[in-house]
Amino acid sequence: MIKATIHKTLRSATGKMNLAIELDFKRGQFVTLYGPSGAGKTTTLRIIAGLLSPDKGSIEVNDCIWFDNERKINRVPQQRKIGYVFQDYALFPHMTVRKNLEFALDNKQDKAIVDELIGIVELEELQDRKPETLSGGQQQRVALARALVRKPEVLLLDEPLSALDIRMRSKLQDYILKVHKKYHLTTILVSHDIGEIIKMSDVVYKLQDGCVEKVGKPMTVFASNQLSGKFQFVGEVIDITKEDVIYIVTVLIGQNVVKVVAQEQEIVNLEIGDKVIVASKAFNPVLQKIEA
Ligand SMILES: Nc1ncnc2c1ncn2[C@@H]1O[C@H](COP(=O)(O)OP(=O)(O)OP(=O)(O)O)[C@@H](O)[C@H]1O
Repeated sequence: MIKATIHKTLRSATGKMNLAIELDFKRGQFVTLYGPSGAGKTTTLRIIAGLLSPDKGSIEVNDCIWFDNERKINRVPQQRKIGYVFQDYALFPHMTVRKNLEFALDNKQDKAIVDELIGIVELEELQDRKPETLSGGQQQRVALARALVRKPEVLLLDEPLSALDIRMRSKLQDYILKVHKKYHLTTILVSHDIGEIIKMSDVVYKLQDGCVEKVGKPMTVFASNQLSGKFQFVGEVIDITKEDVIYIVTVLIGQNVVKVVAQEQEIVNLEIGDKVIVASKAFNPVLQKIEA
Protein backbone atom coordinates (compact mmCIF):
# COMPACT_ATOMS: atom_id res chain seq x y z
CA MET A 1 0.00 0.00 0.00
CA ILE A 2 1.16 3.53 -0.70
CA LYS A 3 -0.41 6.49 1.07
CA ALA A 4 1.19 9.82 0.40
CA THR A 5 0.44 13.48 0.91
CA ILE A 6 3.04 15.57 -0.87
CA HIS A 7 3.40 19.35 -0.83
CA LYS A 8 6.27 21.16 -2.48
CA THR A 9 6.72 24.54 -4.11
CA LEU A 10 8.27 24.06 -7.53
CA ARG A 11 9.72 26.59 -9.92
CA SER A 12 8.12 26.20 -13.33
CA ALA A 13 9.07 28.14 -16.46
CA THR A 14 6.21 30.56 -15.79
CA GLY A 15 6.74 31.03 -12.03
CA LYS A 16 5.95 29.10 -8.88
CA MET A 17 3.86 25.95 -8.96
CA ASN A 18 2.48 24.16 -5.92
CA LEU A 19 2.80 20.43 -6.09
CA ALA A 20 -0.06 19.07 -3.97
CA ILE A 21 -0.55 15.35 -4.55
CA GLU A 22 -2.52 12.72 -2.64
CA LEU A 23 -1.86 9.10 -3.49
CA ASP A 24 -3.67 6.14 -1.98
CA PHE A 25 -3.49 2.72 -3.53
CA LYS A 26 -3.06 -0.92 -2.60
CA ARG A 27 0.02 -3.10 -2.49
CA GLY A 28 0.46 -4.95 -5.78
CA GLN A 29 -1.31 -2.38 -7.91
CA PHE A 30 0.06 -1.03 -11.16
CA VAL A 31 -0.40 2.73 -11.10
CA THR A 32 0.31 5.25 -13.84
CA LEU A 33 0.95 8.98 -13.58
CA TYR A 34 -0.26 10.74 -16.69
CA GLY A 35 -0.48 14.43 -17.60
CA PRO A 36 1.08 17.22 -19.66
CA SER A 37 4.73 18.14 -19.52
CA GLY A 38 5.54 20.01 -16.32
CA ALA A 39 2.53 18.65 -14.39
CA GLY A 40 4.80 17.16 -11.71
CA LYS A 41 5.03 13.46 -12.60
CA THR A 42 8.81 13.03 -12.43
CA THR A 43 9.01 15.19 -9.31
CA THR A 44 6.43 12.94 -7.62
CA LEU A 45 8.50 9.84 -8.46
CA ARG A 46 11.71 11.49 -7.23
CA ILE A 47 10.02 12.43 -3.96
CA ILE A 48 8.79 8.85 -3.44
CA ALA A 49 12.32 7.61 -4.17
CA GLY A 50 13.79 10.03 -1.62
CA LEU A 51 15.88 11.89 -4.21
CA LEU A 52 13.95 15.06 -3.39
CA SER A 53 12.20 16.07 -0.16
CA PRO A 54 8.71 17.53 0.03
CA ASP A 55 8.23 20.79 1.98
CA LYS A 56 5.63 18.94 4.03
CA GLY A 57 3.56 15.79 4.00
CA SER A 58 4.01 12.09 4.61
CA ILE A 59 4.76 8.94 2.64
CA GLU A 60 3.79 5.55 4.00
CA VAL A 61 4.65 2.38 2.07
CA ASN A 62 3.45 -1.05 3.22
CA ASP A 63 3.07 0.15 6.83
CA CYS A 64 6.51 1.72 6.92
CA ILE A 65 6.94 5.52 7.14
CA TRP A 66 9.41 6.78 4.54
CA PHE A 67 8.78 10.46 5.12
CA ASP A 68 6.91 12.53 7.68
CA ASN A 69 7.93 16.14 8.21
CA GLU A 70 6.09 16.44 11.54
CA ARG A 71 7.78 13.34 12.97
CA LYS A 72 11.07 14.32 11.32
CA ILE A 73 11.34 11.03 9.43
CA ASN A 74 13.13 11.09 6.08
CA ARG A 75 14.60 7.77 4.98
CA VAL A 76 17.46 8.07 2.51
CA PRO A 77 16.92 6.39 -0.88
CA GLN A 78 19.00 3.35 0.16
CA GLN A 79 16.58 2.72 3.05
CA ARG A 80 13.55 2.78 0.76
CA LYS A 81 12.83 -0.49 -1.00
CA ILE A 82 12.64 0.90 -4.52
CA GLY A 83 13.81 0.05 -8.00
CA TYR A 84 14.02 2.98 -10.42
CA VAL A 85 14.16 2.84 -14.21
CA PHE A 86 14.65 6.00 -16.26
CA GLN A 87 14.13 6.77 -19.92
CA ASP A 88 17.91 6.82 -20.55
CA TYR A 89 19.04 3.45 -19.37
CA ALA A 90 21.88 4.84 -17.19
CA LEU A 91 23.90 1.62 -17.41
CA PHE A 92 27.62 1.53 -16.66
CA PRO A 93 29.23 1.52 -20.14
CA HIS A 94 32.49 -0.20 -19.14
CA MET A 95 30.74 -3.18 -17.47
CA THR A 96 29.13 -6.19 -19.12
CA VAL A 97 25.41 -6.82 -18.69
CA ARG A 98 26.12 -9.34 -15.92
CA LYS A 99 28.53 -7.00 -14.14
CA ASN A 100 25.95 -4.19 -14.32
CA LEU A 101 23.56 -6.43 -12.40
CA GLU A 102 26.16 -7.77 -9.96
CA PHE A 103 27.27 -4.25 -9.14
CA ALA A 104 23.78 -3.52 -7.84
CA LEU A 105 23.95 -6.42 -5.33
CA ASP A 106 23.97 -5.66 -1.65
CA ASN A 107 27.20 -6.87 0.09
CA LYS A 108 25.52 -9.74 1.87
CA GLN A 109 23.18 -10.66 -0.92
CA ASP A 110 23.01 -14.06 -2.63
CA LYS A 111 24.15 -13.84 -6.27
CA ALA A 112 21.41 -16.23 -7.36
CA ILE A 113 19.05 -13.30 -7.99
CA VAL A 114 21.29 -12.12 -10.86
CA ASP A 115 20.89 -15.43 -12.70
CA GLU A 116 17.18 -15.48 -11.96
CA LEU A 117 16.68 -11.98 -13.43
CA ILE A 118 18.88 -12.71 -16.45
CA GLY A 119 16.56 -15.64 -17.11
CA ILE A 120 13.34 -13.71 -16.57
CA VAL A 121 14.15 -10.86 -18.95
CA GLU A 122 15.88 -13.31 -21.34
CA LEU A 123 19.37 -11.81 -21.33
CA GLU A 124 21.28 -15.10 -21.29
CA GLU A 125 22.78 -14.61 -24.74
CA LEU A 126 23.70 -10.98 -24.02
CA GLN A 127 25.11 -11.23 -20.51
CA ASP A 128 28.78 -10.88 -21.50
CA ARG A 129 28.24 -7.91 -23.81
CA LYS A 130 28.74 -4.23 -22.98
CA PRO A 131 25.68 -1.94 -23.10
CA GLU A 132 26.87 0.03 -26.16
CA THR A 133 26.59 -3.11 -28.28
CA LEU A 134 22.91 -3.60 -27.38
CA SER A 135 19.73 -2.14 -28.88
CA GLY A 136 17.66 0.36 -26.89
CA GLY A 137 15.13 -2.30 -25.95
CA GLN A 138 17.84 -4.72 -24.82
CA GLN A 139 19.49 -2.01 -22.72
CA GLN A 140 16.16 -1.20 -21.12
CA ARG A 141 15.71 -4.89 -20.23
CA VAL A 142 19.09 -4.73 -18.48
CA ALA A 143 18.02 -1.53 -16.66
CA LEU A 144 14.78 -3.23 -15.59
CA ALA A 145 16.63 -6.30 -14.32
CA ARG A 146 19.17 -4.13 -12.50
CA ALA A 147 16.39 -2.21 -10.75
CA LEU A 148 15.10 -5.51 -9.37
CA VAL A 149 18.39 -6.95 -8.03
CA ARG A 150 17.80 -5.69 -4.49
CA LYS A 151 14.25 -7.07 -4.44
CA PRO A 152 12.38 -3.77 -4.14
CA GLU A 153 8.79 -3.52 -2.98
CA VAL A 154 8.10 -0.52 -5.20
CA LEU A 155 9.15 -0.19 -8.83
CA LEU A 156 9.32 3.36 -10.23
CA LEU A 157 9.37 3.67 -14.02
CA ASP A 158 9.90 7.13 -15.52
CA GLU A 159 8.91 6.87 -19.17
CA PRO A 160 11.15 3.85 -19.63
CA LEU A 161 9.74 2.97 -23.04
CA SER A 162 9.42 6.33 -24.75
CA ALA A 163 12.64 5.99 -26.77
CA LEU A 164 11.63 2.62 -28.20
CA ASP A 165 9.74 1.71 -31.36
CA ILE A 166 6.26 0.26 -31.08
CA ARG A 167 7.27 -3.43 -31.38
CA MET A 168 9.99 -3.10 -28.75
CA ARG A 169 7.64 -1.12 -26.51
CA SER A 170 5.05 -3.84 -26.58
CA LYS A 171 7.66 -6.50 -25.73
CA LEU A 172 9.04 -4.44 -22.85
CA GLN A 173 5.53 -3.81 -21.54
CA ASP A 174 5.10 -7.58 -21.32
CA TYR A 175 8.41 -7.97 -19.43
CA ILE A 176 7.38 -5.22 -17.01
CA LEU A 177 4.00 -6.84 -16.36
CA LYS A 178 5.72 -10.20 -15.87
CA VAL A 179 8.12 -8.93 -13.19
CA HIS A 180 5.39 -6.79 -11.59
CA LYS A 181 3.34 -9.96 -11.00
CA LYS A 182 6.18 -12.35 -10.23
CA TYR A 183 7.76 -10.16 -7.54
CA HIS A 184 4.44 -8.82 -6.17
CA LEU A 185 5.62 -5.28 -6.83
CA THR A 186 3.70 -2.08 -6.44
CA THR A 187 4.60 -0.25 -9.62
CA ILE A 188 4.32 3.43 -10.52
CA LEU A 189 4.82 4.25 -14.18
CA VAL A 190 5.03 7.68 -15.80
CA SER A 191 3.65 7.43 -19.33
CA HIS A 192 2.13 9.63 -22.03
CA ASP A 193 0.90 6.69 -24.09
CA ILE A 194 -2.79 6.08 -23.50
CA GLY A 195 -2.75 2.63 -25.13
CA GLU A 196 0.13 1.63 -22.87
CA ILE A 197 -1.66 2.99 -19.80
CA ILE A 198 -4.85 1.07 -20.59
CA LYS A 199 -2.88 -2.13 -21.19
CA MET A 200 -0.77 -1.91 -18.06
CA SER A 201 -2.53 -0.04 -15.27
CA ASP A 202 -5.03 -0.79 -12.55
CA VAL A 203 -5.25 2.88 -11.63
CA VAL A 204 -4.30 6.11 -13.40
CA TYR A 205 -3.67 9.48 -11.75
CA LYS A 206 -4.11 12.33 -14.20
CA LEU A 207 -2.00 15.27 -13.04
CA GLN A 208 -2.42 18.88 -14.07
CA ASP A 209 -0.42 21.85 -12.73
CA GLY A 210 0.85 19.89 -9.73
CA CYS A 211 -2.56 18.49 -8.66
CA VAL A 212 -4.47 15.29 -9.21
CA GLU A 213 -7.20 16.19 -11.69
CA LYS A 214 -8.74 12.72 -12.01
CA VAL A 215 -8.08 9.27 -10.58
CA GLY A 216 -9.58 5.92 -11.44
CA LYS A 217 -9.42 2.94 -13.75
CA PRO A 218 -7.95 3.94 -17.13
CA MET A 219 -11.20 3.47 -19.06
CA THR A 220 -13.06 5.64 -16.54
CA VAL A 221 -10.43 8.37 -16.68
CA PHE A 222 -10.03 8.46 -20.45
CA ALA A 223 -13.51 7.68 -21.79
CA SER A 224 -16.38 10.07 -21.07
CA ASN A 225 -19.01 7.32 -21.43
CA GLN A 226 -18.63 3.73 -20.35
CA LEU A 227 -18.17 1.54 -23.37
CA SER A 228 -19.10 -2.09 -23.49
CA GLY A 229 -18.56 -4.45 -26.35
CA LYS A 230 -16.60 -7.40 -27.54
CA PHE A 231 -13.49 -5.38 -28.33
CA GLN A 232 -11.91 -2.07 -27.37
CA PHE A 233 -8.82 -0.73 -29.07
CA VAL A 234 -7.03 2.57 -28.59
CA GLY A 235 -5.83 4.31 -31.72
CA GLU A 236 -5.11 7.62 -33.41
CA VAL A 237 -7.24 9.26 -36.08
CA ILE A 238 -5.16 9.63 -39.24
CA ASP A 239 -7.87 10.58 -41.74
CA ILE A 240 -11.53 11.64 -41.90
CA THR A 241 -13.21 11.49 -45.32
CA LYS A 242 -16.80 12.33 -46.28
CA GLU A 243 -18.51 9.85 -48.56
CA ASP A 244 -22.06 10.86 -49.53
CA VAL A 245 -23.89 11.20 -46.19
CA ILE A 246 -21.43 9.25 -44.04
CA TYR A 247 -17.83 9.68 -42.95
CA ILE A 248 -15.00 7.18 -43.05
CA VAL A 249 -12.62 7.63 -40.11
CA THR A 250 -9.25 5.95 -40.53
CA VAL A 251 -7.68 4.95 -37.23
CA LEU A 252 -4.13 3.72 -36.68
CA ILE A 253 -4.18 0.99 -34.01
CA GLY A 254 -0.64 -0.16 -33.30
CA GLN A 255 0.63 -0.93 -36.77
CA ASN A 256 -2.81 -1.64 -38.21
CA VAL A 257 -5.13 0.70 -40.04
CA VAL A 258 -8.86 0.38 -39.35
CA LYS A 259 -11.62 2.20 -41.20
CA VAL A 260 -14.74 3.00 -39.22
CA VAL A 261 -17.99 4.31 -40.70
CA ALA A 262 -19.27 7.28 -38.66
CA GLN A 263 -22.25 9.61 -38.69
CA GLU A 264 -21.81 13.36 -38.81
CA GLN A 265 -22.62 13.78 -35.08
CA GLU A 266 -19.83 11.33 -34.20
CA ILE A 267 -17.14 13.31 -35.98
CA VAL A 268 -18.03 16.91 -35.06
CA ASN A 269 -15.43 17.10 -32.29
CA LEU A 270 -12.99 14.75 -33.95
CA GLU A 271 -9.74 15.88 -35.57
CA ILE A 272 -6.78 14.16 -37.16
CA GLY A 273 -4.33 13.29 -34.37
CA ASP A 274 -7.05 12.68 -31.74
CA LYS A 275 -6.80 9.52 -29.66
CA VAL A 276 -9.93 7.39 -29.82
CA ILE A 277 -11.29 4.17 -28.46
CA VAL A 278 -12.75 1.90 -31.13
CA ALA A 279 -15.32 -0.41 -29.55
CA SER A 280 -18.12 -2.61 -30.78
CA LYS A 281 -21.80 -1.81 -30.40
CA ALA A 282 -24.37 -4.28 -31.71
CA PHE A 283 -21.63 -5.69 -33.98
CA ASN A 284 -20.82 -2.25 -35.46
CA PRO A 285 -17.62 -0.44 -34.54
CA VAL A 286 -18.14 2.85 -32.70
CA LEU A 287 -15.65 5.61 -31.95
CA GLN A 288 -15.21 7.53 -28.75
CA LYS A 289 -12.75 10.38 -28.39
CA ILE A 290 -10.33 10.05 -25.47
CA GLU A 291 -10.39 13.01 -23.10
CA ALA A 292 -6.61 13.48 -22.94
N1 LIG B 1 14.03 20.31 -7.56
C1 LIG B 1 13.14 21.17 -8.05
N2 LIG B 1 12.91 22.37 -7.44
C2 LIG B 1 12.02 23.24 -7.92
N3 LIG B 1 11.29 23.03 -9.05
C3 LIG B 1 11.47 21.87 -9.71
C4 LIG B 1 12.40 20.88 -9.25
N4 LIG B 1 12.37 19.83 -10.10
C5 LIG B 1 11.48 20.15 -11.08
N5 LIG B 1 10.94 21.36 -10.84
C6 LIG B 1 9.90 22.03 -11.67
O1 LIG B 1 8.67 21.36 -11.41
C7 LIG B 1 7.86 21.33 -12.59
C8 LIG B 1 7.39 19.90 -12.82
O2 LIG B 1 8.46 19.12 -13.34
P1 LIG B 1 8.35 17.56 -13.59
O3 LIG B 1 9.66 17.13 -14.19
O4 LIG B 1 7.90 16.88 -12.37
O5 LIG B 1 7.19 17.49 -14.70
P2 LIG B 1 6.68 16.24 -15.51
O6 LIG B 1 5.20 16.19 -15.33
O7 LIG B 1 7.45 15.02 -15.17
O8 LIG B 1 7.02 16.70 -17.00
P3 LIG B 1 7.58 15.85 -18.28
O9 LIG B 1 6.41 15.08 -18.82
O10 LIG B 1 8.02 16.94 -19.23
O11 LIG B 1 8.71 15.01 -17.82
C9 LIG B 1 8.71 21.88 -13.72
O12 LIG B 1 8.24 23.15 -14.02
C10 LIG B 1 10.13 21.90 -13.15
O13 LIG B 1 10.84 23.02 -13.66
